[in-house]
Amino acid sequence: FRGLFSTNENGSSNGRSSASNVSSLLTRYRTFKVLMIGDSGVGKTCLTHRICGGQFPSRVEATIGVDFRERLLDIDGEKIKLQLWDTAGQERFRKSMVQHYYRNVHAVLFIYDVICPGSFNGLIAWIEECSICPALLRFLVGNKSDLRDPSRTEGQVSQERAMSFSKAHGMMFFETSAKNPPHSVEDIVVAVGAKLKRHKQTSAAAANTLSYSGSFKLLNKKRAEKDLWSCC
Ligand SMILES: Nc1nc2c(ncn2[C@@H]2O[C@H](COP(=O)(O)OP(=O)(O)OP(=O)(O)O)[C@@H](O)[C@H]2O)c(=O)[nH]1
Repeated sequence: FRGLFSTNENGSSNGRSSASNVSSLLTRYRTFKVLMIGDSGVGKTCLTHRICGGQFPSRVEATIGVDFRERLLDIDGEKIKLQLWDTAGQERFRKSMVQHYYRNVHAVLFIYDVICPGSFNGLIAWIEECSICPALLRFLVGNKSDLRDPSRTEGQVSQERAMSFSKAHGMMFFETSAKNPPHSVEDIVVAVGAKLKRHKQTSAAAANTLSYSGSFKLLNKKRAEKDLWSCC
């Protein structure tokens, strides 16, 4: 792996004191693994930086293997940690890593470049790869919206097209810019955190139901929850 978990650049708020840093270390966070997936150059690394509260990187190199960053969140009083896996888009830098990507993953952000229709067409292959984990929460993110030219229709992925694709594949859709984000990057973070929190609760409830369903074999609750929720 290229990087170990880098310290959260943002934490859950701006400019924390060292006392609050200590208290955040003592706080228990429910951790979710989130994959950033998509063609090389769509902006996975830049978006990961942004989500984790960093600046738009002035220089980026192709990701080799995987990089990690973390983002802490508070969703309705519950502490959540998004563990973002910034994966390599180039086949030669990812091929030995694919099984690590999908182990115990909770959600995937499929990212494309709004001014590169090829990266949008490439999504089908990424979705196919992810189909080994059918229970995943999936989100569609069109990046580089700052480069959109409203006077052109050619050579761009329209929001309508992306929306109907996301509907067809049961995903929530966002368009954003890692370079020049309005609020949309934060919208993505909050939506992913909230969906994960809700999905986890539903899975836990389903696991409980299984435990007491009177089936031949009572399932261990923890195990059932894990089976329903984790992947691979
Ligand atoms: N204008 C603009 N450029 C962006 C944006 N996001 C990323 N870029 C640029 O796109 C290029 C590729 O960005 P990366 O974040 O390295 O792309 P990646 O998907 O991580 O690429 P791989 O690591 O090869 O998979 C860089 O030159 C970035 O500066 C954006 O929102 N707007």
